[in-house]
Amino acid sequence: MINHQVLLASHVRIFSSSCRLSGSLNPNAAMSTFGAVVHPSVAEQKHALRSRIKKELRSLPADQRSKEDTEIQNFVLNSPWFKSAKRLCAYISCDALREVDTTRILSEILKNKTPGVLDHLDHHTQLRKKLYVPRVEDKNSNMRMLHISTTEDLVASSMNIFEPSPTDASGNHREDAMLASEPVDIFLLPGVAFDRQGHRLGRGGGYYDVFLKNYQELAKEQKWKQPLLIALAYSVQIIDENEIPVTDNDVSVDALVSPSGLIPITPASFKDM
Ligand SMILES: Nc1nc2c(c(=O)[nH]1)N(C=O)[C@@H](CNc1ccc(C(=O)N[C@@H](CCC(=O)O)C(=O)O)cc1)CN2
Ligand SMILES: Nc1ncnc2c1ncn2[C@@H]1O[C@H](COP(=O)(O)OP(=O)(O)OP(=O)(O)O)[C@@H](O)[C@H]1O
Repeated sequence: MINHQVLLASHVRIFSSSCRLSGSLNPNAAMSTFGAVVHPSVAEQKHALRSRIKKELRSLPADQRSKEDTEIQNFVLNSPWFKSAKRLCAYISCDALREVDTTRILSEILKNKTPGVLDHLDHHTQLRKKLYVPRVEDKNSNMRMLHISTTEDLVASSMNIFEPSPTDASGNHREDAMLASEPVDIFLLPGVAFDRQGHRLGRGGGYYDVFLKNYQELAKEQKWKQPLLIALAYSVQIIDENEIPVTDNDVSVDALVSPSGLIPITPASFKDM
């Protein structure tokens, strides 16, 4: 007898065990020419979902997007957890990628900062917030979070996203959040799609998943409080439960900030936000 599973395995994965979208509930399931129910792999499902949400984001009217940018940023800026955070990792939003704007949040964190000046005092007295932003190091999902004190520290990357140069204007290496002596309190995360269970679909590089897993391990080793992982999401990016395919590598978030406010997910978000 012909083994249909073996015949099809090179093309599509059947009854993928790592995929939550199994059985007849999977909207992506299709009938094979042999009559078996075939399921796309998790990677294929993620790709399809990314395409769908990116298309919806592109068709979002500019005034609606701008209104949501304002609401999300206002909410963050007025939140006690943002006000009390001393060290934050945030993304530099890219308009062409239709990411939730972080410009005002970044300005607030960096306000009154003159490069170099008071950096020493900051470290010891924590008068001001410290900002770390992503820098992609290679195509193997390696990313660092480097300290910046002004947006002048940023240059456009090959991916057309602003990133810090590895050294500052004086030629000194920027502080790497993974090597810092004090913990990051909050990560503000980008993504393509999110659900109310905390699942996050990124752009497919694995950069954040790898970084966050390593950072959570570091915090555990150092006996630090785990950082709060907060994703910023336009309304169309918040989708139904079970729509986001999940693997063991995917790091879940603690809360979402949507245009209508906070969506707390984990016990940490209820306690600390
Ligand atoms: N603002 C921002 N910075 C970030 C990320 C991010 O998602 N947003 N990253 C998070 O990982 C890392 C960079 N990774 C990136 C991964 C993909 C694309 C990108 O342009 N993707 C296109 C599709 C490209 C393709 O398919 O070939 C897209 O999503 O439309 C950009 C950055 C670090 N910095
Ligand atoms: N912790 C990890 N260790 C090794 N590889 C990983 C890890 N996390 C993700 N990857 C790999 O990275 C690639 C992209 O993963 P995935 O599609 O889940 O990324 P994403 O969540 O969209 O991206 P990002 O995390 O950058 O936002 C996959 O090949 C995945 O196996």
